[in-house]
Amino acid sequence: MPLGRRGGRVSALGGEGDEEAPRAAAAAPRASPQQPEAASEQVLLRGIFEIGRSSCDVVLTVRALRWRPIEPERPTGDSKCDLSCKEEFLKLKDIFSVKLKRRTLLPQEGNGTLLGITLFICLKKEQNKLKDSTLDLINLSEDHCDIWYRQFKKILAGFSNRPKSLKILLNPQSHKKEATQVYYEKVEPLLKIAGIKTDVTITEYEGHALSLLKECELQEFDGVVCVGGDGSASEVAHALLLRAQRSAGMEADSDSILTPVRAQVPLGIIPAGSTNVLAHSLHGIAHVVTATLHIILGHVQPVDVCTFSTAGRLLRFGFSAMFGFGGKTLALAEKHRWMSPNQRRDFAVIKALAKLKPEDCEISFLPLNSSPDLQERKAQGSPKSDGDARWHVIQGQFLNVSIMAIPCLCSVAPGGLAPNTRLNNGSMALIIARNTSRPEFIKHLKRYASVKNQFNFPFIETYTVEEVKVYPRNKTRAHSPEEEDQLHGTASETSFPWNVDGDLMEVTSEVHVKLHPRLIDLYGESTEEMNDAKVT
Ligand SMILES: Nc1ncnc2c1ncn2[C@@H]1O[C@H](COP(=O)(O)OP(=O)(O)OP(=O)(O)O)[C@@H](O)[C@H]1O
Repeated sequence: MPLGRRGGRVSALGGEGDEEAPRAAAAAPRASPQQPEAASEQVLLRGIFEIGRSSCDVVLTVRALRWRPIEPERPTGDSKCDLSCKEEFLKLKDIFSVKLKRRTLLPQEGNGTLLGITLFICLKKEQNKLKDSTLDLINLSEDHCDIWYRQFKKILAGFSNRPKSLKILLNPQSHKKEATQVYYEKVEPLLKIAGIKTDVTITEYEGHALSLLKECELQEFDGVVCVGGDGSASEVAHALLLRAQRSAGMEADSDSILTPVRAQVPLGIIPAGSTNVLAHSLHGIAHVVTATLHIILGHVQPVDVCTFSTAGRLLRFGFSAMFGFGGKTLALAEKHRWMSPNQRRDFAVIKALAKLKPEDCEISFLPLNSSPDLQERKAQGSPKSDGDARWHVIQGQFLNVSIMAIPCLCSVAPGGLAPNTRLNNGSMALIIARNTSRPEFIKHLKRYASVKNQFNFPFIETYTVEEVKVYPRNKTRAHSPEEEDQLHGTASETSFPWNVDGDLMEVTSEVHVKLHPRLIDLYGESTEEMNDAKVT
């Protein structure tokens, strides 16, 4: 199996920032000085195995497993031999399990004849996709295999960042109710191979994950994994952060919640919902096996989170929000949960477009790194200040307001709803659509399908910000009784629907959105790193 070759070509398993094998492995025997590999990498073991039907000279170093077919000696300069004898390699950081390979005809037979060692490995495929695979090292000697097997075990045990125990929260209602099947058919078998202990809870109602994470013994787990869509993942992220605040002695309605502490354990997101924006933004692709392998390999990256609060009271933690068209569309879709996910999404978009109406708002925002120079200009009067000279204030009729801490990649916006922001660049994208005609607004929505010029419209404004406050100015909105009924039932007080990570949040007054850089660790590798590795 051609996994990687030394020299010109970059390994299919390649990537930046090679980790050395853990310390335990480094205590193994030293390489004989005549080995060429020993010059750059410490050799742990050397032996002969059959790999892919060729007898190979196999070398295990602190970073990689390297092998080269053993060929009969040929005259020097034989180019055919040079090509076929090229060394192949596998990086140790891409191995996630090792087992002894035995021939057992019947399961009850117990230990069958030893055939060799099987390595379970992660392969990098196109479009940031990861795939699990195996590499068989065939050798019938028990002693030989035992030495190698124990060495691989030592190496794997030394990857301390990899989880050993996970709390799994599974929403059986996500998308077309396939989360349970996705988990038991695709995720659990890989976690088992990797030897990860799991404790699964199938959620029974909205808010179940939140109440469960309030009580459960979190210290027993190295991480929490959510199998579901954006609503579920966001609920679990909110629950983990809320729990961290409580553990740190903070109350949700105190000012201190606006300077929150980090979540205690990383969160993994297995995409099984209808839109999967979070998983897509995290991995560059919404792919179950990719998400699972990132968890198994212990890839984590810190991600920026927003607090949504009103009058100093925390409403929730989240990654992205839409107010106006985006909020109303979700409110309509939620009213029609009995429809299939695609049907209700299309229905809600069409209905919200048919009733397209701007919100009269005041939006104040704190631009990222507002410089003293900028403050001076504000002080001189343009535009209006809300008391603190660093804040910009704009007023008017807005069709949609998006506030996004992550790029929000999805199938309808492959470049992201906020293509210029990153998962942890310490800023949010504020994208404002001012009032315009329906055809112009539709043109803007359609532009998301392309990868450039999404915001090249006179009615769109984009800002890079740290904080935003949205004050709806018309608190007794003059919508028709029909609209009132469709959006909010018979609520006596008018509330404004917000779409926070695909979850409906209804608020009657102003909302303050504040960015908190790198507040939670999510299982995944930064897509920039993945793309850089591909370019390399
Ligand atoms: N057993 C359950 N019954 C009903 N709702 C549930 C249950 N378990 C969880 N929920 C709630 O369902 C909501 C939506 O779920 P989820 O986001 O997983 O699916 P989705 O809406 O199909 O996907 P997406 O958000 O990606 O479009 C979440 O807010 C979650 O709290």
